[in-house]
Amino acid sequence: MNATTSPQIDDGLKAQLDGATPVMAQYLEIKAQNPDALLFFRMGDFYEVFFDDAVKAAGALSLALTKRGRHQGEEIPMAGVPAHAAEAYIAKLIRAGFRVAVCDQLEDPSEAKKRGSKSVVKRGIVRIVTPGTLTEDTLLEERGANRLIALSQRAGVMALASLELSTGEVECLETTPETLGTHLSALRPSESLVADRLLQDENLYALLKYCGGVLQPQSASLSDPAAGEARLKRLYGVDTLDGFGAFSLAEVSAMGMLAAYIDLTQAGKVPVLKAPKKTTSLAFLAIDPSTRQSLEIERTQKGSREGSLMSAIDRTITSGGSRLLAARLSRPLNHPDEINRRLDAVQWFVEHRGLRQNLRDTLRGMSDLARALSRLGLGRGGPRDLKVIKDGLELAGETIRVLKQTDAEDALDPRCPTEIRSHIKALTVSDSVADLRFKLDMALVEEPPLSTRDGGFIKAGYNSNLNELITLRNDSRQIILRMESDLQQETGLPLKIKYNAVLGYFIELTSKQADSLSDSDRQRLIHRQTLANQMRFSTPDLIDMDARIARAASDALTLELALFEDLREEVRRNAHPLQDMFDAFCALDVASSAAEWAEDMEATRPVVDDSLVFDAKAARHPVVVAALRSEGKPFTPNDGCLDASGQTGPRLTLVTGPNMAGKSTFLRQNALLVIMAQAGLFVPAASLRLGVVDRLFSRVGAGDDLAQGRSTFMMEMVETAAILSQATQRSFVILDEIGRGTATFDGLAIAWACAENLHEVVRARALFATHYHELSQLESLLAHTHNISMTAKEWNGDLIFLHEAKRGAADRSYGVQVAKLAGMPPVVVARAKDILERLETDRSHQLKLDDLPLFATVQAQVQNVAAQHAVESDVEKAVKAVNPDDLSPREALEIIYRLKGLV
Ligand SMILES: Nc1ncnc2c1ncn2[C@@H]1O[C@H](COP(=O)(O)OP(=O)(O)OP(=O)(O)O)[C@@H](O)[C@H]1O
Repeated sequence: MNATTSPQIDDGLKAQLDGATPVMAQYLEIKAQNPDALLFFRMGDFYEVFFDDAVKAAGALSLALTKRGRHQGEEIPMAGVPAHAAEAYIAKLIRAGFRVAVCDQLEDPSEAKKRGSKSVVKRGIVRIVTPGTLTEDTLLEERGANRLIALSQRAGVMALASLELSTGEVECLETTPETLGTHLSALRPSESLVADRLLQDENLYALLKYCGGVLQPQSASLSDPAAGEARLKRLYGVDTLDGFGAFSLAEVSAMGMLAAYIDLTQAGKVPVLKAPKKTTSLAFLAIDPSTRQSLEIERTQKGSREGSLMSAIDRTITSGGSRLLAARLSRPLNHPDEINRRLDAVQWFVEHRGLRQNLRDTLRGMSDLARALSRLGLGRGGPRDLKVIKDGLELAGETIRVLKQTDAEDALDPRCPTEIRSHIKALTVSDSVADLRFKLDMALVEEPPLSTRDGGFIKAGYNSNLNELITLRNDSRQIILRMESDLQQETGLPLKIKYNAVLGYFIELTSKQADSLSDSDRQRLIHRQTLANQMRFSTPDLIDMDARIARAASDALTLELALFEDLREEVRRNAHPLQDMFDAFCALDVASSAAEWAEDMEATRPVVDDSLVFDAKAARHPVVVAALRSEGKPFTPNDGCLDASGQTGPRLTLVTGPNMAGKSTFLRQNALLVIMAQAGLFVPAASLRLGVVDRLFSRVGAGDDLAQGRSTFMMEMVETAAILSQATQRSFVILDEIGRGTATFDGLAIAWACAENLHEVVRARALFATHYHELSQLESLLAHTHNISMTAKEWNGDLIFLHEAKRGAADRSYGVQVAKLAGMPPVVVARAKDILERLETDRSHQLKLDDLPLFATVQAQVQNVAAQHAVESDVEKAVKAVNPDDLSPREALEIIYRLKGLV
């Protein structure tokens, strides 16, 4: 896209252009084409921002807001940032929610001058920076993915396409409004392109607002499938999309929206993209947004990485590996074969410890190849990105050597799993890639600069022309020194040859020396400048040399840039094998780091099959166990057994037990085992047999502000309703304290009905934690229901949590003891005990308030407790005032008597 000329100027713009200076007219035209983005307008060494944009940018970036001339009688507000530092400013604006259109000078100002002194330098948009289309390391989260998605609906089918520009992944799938949330929350897009029409649906809008990142409404023309197909063909440089698979109209429309946005934001530059991957909802374990949030998979409920499942188990070395692990945890698989293939690779690294360590040591040298490749593909990478590719290629060879040296020298162990074999294949370079590696090796200096701007990244010896130019440039000092000494000899004067940017090289004499010049010398020298105490001259030889040196420097830079372009083009030609290679590195990193974690946590390989069984022995919560371990505290492992068919275990398990006994931890730990196993990871348990789960549901803890205006109880009911209507027999459900947010009998009734429905209608594997002990009767009423309780015991009036899951229902809640542990005022604890005793003796629950002698009891207790506090604090005060080191034995004895008197 080139914004230097506008085909049609609408009336509004025409009015604006009236009386504008040529540069301002150019600015206004370009701005009119990008009304929704802040326009960074390049002027020399600065990006300037004008009018309203200037006010917004100055506010967001804390820049000084200045004025530049007038337009239509008003002063023009302006702010500016130095071009070399623009990236940091843009990053800040993107984080503040803006889009930034970067408008550069497309020609050298000298070119413009040739067209006439008043002509304006050509300018055009080179890129629109938006949250979902970032490629720079400074703008991207190192270990997080950054996705742009598009949502479209055609002929009653809804499709979601996603793109990660920084790694070239493109994916699409068909979805429904009901399952959209599970996909959105797994992909966590930074930016969503959504057809206007769809945003009119209130529920869809609320969902997209909640987990769709920045929303960009798209007009109907952008979601037209025919236009989309044409754009996609252009983007991929193909005549037909058939080679990628069969896509529905909705999918083509969604991917076409992505293509249009890339075309717009990248100003026509074509990124290196992988072939679009068609997937289906059925390929993944479905986890809806609230389940995902409550299980704290990638982030905790408060939004931090620390404390999440991801942070507890992530031992990856590379940022790409970490992103892949996060992606696998976000979207665990559904097919036992695929899961087992991943598990084979982890097991291989568990069993080959030495190999694993060597691999991990090798991977430490790895940089973010995919992102470097993407930048180079879009023409904005620099020499350091080439170095990343070069290093990656070297590591590929090294990695293959490491992987092959397992048990046999040089040959691959025949037992090596398919997954690892395919990685080795991807790391094995073709002739063309080997050629590229050789060239990069020959061409690049050891530590190339980030940008091409100043040159200096091509190794001496790579190109003979460049060598000559560089020699001339580098030898210029010697040549000039020689000229200087020749001139000194010829004139007999101690003159100097100096350099400045305006005059170039010149001969400098003091005024006195100049006066003593001979006539012949005076004729030879060309006068350049007279200063207070100096005179500056040149000679034809010096002028010639100056020009040659200057030309050599600029020719060297031009040649270096051309060589860079050649290398970049060659990298681009090899983009696909390089992407495959990067994927192999990431997968190897994930498998070996999963093995590292498994060894450390004594995790085991789950048995994943098609059954409806969940049978965990001595399982632990991966996050809580790590947290307790860091405090030196033990974690009590627990078994968990469910079978939806009811054959080998209960379908529904009711979990009771005191507060703080570990009910929620137990529920979550079992759900997390499902996620980890289906992500292809080992699990923190002595063993686990898992029949694959199609959907995981969790209703744990307080609801969130998914849709504002719903109370916690309302949220709880909405989520529970969704579980009961969407879960299948293959699903896994954990429900924590359903119904507690309302009156006791309503709550109990709701909990009872939900438990019955889960067992009888949904028939999913379910864990149901509750404080309603009445529910434990269900064990005798429903065929496949068990009670278990998290145990605690009272000792010397205190409560000790054993955190052990035992068959049978809990006998009581110990809520009052927990309140005491929590530091509830003693008077309240004593009063609660009293009330509890009365409630328990009156089983009919007919106790009236009159039966509780309210004031008499409370007052007596208050006095009692207050008196205790008073005495204690006097004694405390007296003890605090004593410094034992200052006391004689006699004084100590006196203090003891005094204290005794206080008690
Ligand atoms: N198996 C275990 N081994 C050791 N400590 C545990 C175990 N399970 C839980 N805990 C500890 O007990 C604390 C309370 O656990 P949790 O929140 O699961 O209890 P709860 O029964 O759900 O409580 P409430 O009914 O009040 O919600 C946890 O923060 C954890 O530190």
